[in-house]
Amino acid sequence: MIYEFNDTNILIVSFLIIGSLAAGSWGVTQYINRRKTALLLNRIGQSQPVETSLFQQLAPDRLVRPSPKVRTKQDSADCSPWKNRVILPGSKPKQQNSWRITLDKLISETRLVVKYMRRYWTPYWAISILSVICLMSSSVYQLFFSQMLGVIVDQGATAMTSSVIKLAVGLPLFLGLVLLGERLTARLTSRIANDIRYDLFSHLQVLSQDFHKDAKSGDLLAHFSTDMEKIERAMGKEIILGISDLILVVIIFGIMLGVNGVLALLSLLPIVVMLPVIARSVRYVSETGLRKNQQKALMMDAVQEGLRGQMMIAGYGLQSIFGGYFGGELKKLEDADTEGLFGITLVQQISLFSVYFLSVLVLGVGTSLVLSGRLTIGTLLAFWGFSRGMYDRLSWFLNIRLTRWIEASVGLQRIDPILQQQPTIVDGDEAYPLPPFQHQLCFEQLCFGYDRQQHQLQDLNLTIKAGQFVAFVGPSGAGKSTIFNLLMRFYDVSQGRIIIDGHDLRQVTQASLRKQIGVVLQETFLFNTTIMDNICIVKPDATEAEAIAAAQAAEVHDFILSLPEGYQTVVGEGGGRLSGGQRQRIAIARALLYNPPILLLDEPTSSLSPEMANSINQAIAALGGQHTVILITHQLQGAVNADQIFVLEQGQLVEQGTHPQLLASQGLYYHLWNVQN
Ligand SMILES: Nc1ncnc2c1ncn2[C@@H]1O[C@H](COP(=O)(O)OP(=O)(O)OP(=O)(O)O)[C@@H](O)[C@H]1O
Repeated sequence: MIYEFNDTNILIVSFLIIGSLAAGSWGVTQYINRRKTALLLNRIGQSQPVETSLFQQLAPDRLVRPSPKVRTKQDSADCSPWKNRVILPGSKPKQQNSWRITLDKLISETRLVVKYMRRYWTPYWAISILSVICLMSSSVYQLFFSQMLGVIVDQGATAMTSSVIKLAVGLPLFLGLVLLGERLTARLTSRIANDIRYDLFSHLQVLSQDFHKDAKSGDLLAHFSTDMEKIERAMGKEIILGISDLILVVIIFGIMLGVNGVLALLSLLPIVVMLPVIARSVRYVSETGLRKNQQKALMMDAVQEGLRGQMMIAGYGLQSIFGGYFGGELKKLEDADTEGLFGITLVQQISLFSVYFLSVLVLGVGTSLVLSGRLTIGTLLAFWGFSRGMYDRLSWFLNIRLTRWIEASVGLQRIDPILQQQPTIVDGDEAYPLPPFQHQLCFEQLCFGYDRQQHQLQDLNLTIKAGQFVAFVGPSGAGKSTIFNLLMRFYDVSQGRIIIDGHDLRQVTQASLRKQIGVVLQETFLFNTTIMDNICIVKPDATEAEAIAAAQAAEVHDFILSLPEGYQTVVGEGGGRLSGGQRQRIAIARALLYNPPILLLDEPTSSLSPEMANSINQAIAALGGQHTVILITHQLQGAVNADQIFVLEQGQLVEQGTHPQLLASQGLYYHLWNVQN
């Protein structure tokens, strides 16, 4: 018996297919909701933030866990990727329209991607349009091919030769266009990614110390690696391909409408049914992706901690504890990875199956139309070719582009807050360059606290005359390095002011202030290049003779000459091939070459042997007169020759005077001196 296709049968088949799609969508949505609730409950059950530290591993009993009462809703929401869905134990879950949340989230993520697209694509709009046009060529050829196939089937041998010639001539032309498009897109992708990387890097350089002191280096590095990898893929090629996909879908759909309106409209139905479930899955992927990236950053942080503390870990035999901590981070990454990867597969499979259903629908209905004589076989073949083109484009769009965009939006959600972060120390609109320092630097009723709760420096009043050698001394935690931070204007004073020749530090530009100060830090940083480059980095136009003179003054010249490569010796990462004292002396040479009016030295001899410290101290003392030297040290030996010594205790200036005067007054300085000697 031959089965008869009529309109009623077609309608029944269509409803059956759409019904099964709808049931499938509902099932997947339910799964996603359950999965999310399970994850959420799991996290609440653990009652601990996503971030854990080695400290928690070492001393879990001392871990202070915020009680549900103390933990505010805001806190929970801030640290949770499930933001709006967090349910606190004991509290009644607030009913929210989850579709509204999904929609809001999708809109905000799309806005983010569009914001970055506008910012980074604008300079390259012409090349982007050209790329889109070129990349559409392969699909145009596919359409052309389908049309020729239909013509050959319907018109037979007469149309065959001319159609085949047209197809053969078109082939190299379209291939050339596609290759050109690929080349342009590859360049654009890399350029845009590097533009974002550059902006991020530059922005990190200008952010103030209060940002950097809280930032995790592993997290920051992850922005340049994991996050940027995702952004790079999506922001360049995928956007171009996505745009060309959408344009082609619209064009092909227009052609399909022209061929057979009913069939074309029918082919849209499954997409309409699948859209909500795809929207849900997209949200799931975005949330799990964010968690995955955060966890990856934490893992990288753990690696960094492990590498930096390797000696200490080996020294105390902490390998197994640290291994356990790292293993814990990996386990969390595994969970986050599984969720993230499954989320992506979910979107891909859902979209793939929606495309299959679409194919079945078109094939079924199209065949029935042919059998009922309302469509020729050639037209059905051409329609089938067009619809395959549309399916392919749709499937690529949903499978690849969409998931890549979601991944990119996850990356952007992580780097956007950093790019939005404003430096707390900024030059005012009226800021002017600080004139060369000539007379005196004063602290006037200066108070400072790193946070509002506590002042680390209290009511400091002091004067430093130009050309003087002064020292700030005091017990650990007295506030000596804090003075360094304020003089460099890494932080602004809370009350009072610092003035240089009558100019408040907050009124002058930061660059002009720092140009007048040469620094030597407690932890010297050397770049992984030659000694000569490390010295000259602050003054690129310095002559070799000037660099050598600075090295001689810093008592490091003889040591450098003793190396086989002399000044051309590469010092290794962070100067790791040199001893602490050698690094410190090169840093002093660097500061001397800079030749600023003010030399600010924060514990410059802390890692030197007593003999070396002694000779450096004498070199520093000899600089007084040529420079204003401000030495911050807890080693009183370095302050003996100072014109003025300021003694700090718990953030207050408790004594000041020369070494003999302070010894004579038998106060804190006298006590510290006796302890140290
Ligand atoms: N970035 C910071 N954020 C918050 N508090 C800080 C910060 N840096 C230092 N402190 C606190 O400020 C106080 C003074 O610290 P500071 O480093 O200035 O002391 P110090 O005299 O240089 O000590 P040391 O001789 O041990 O280096 C300390 O109580 C310290 O805990």
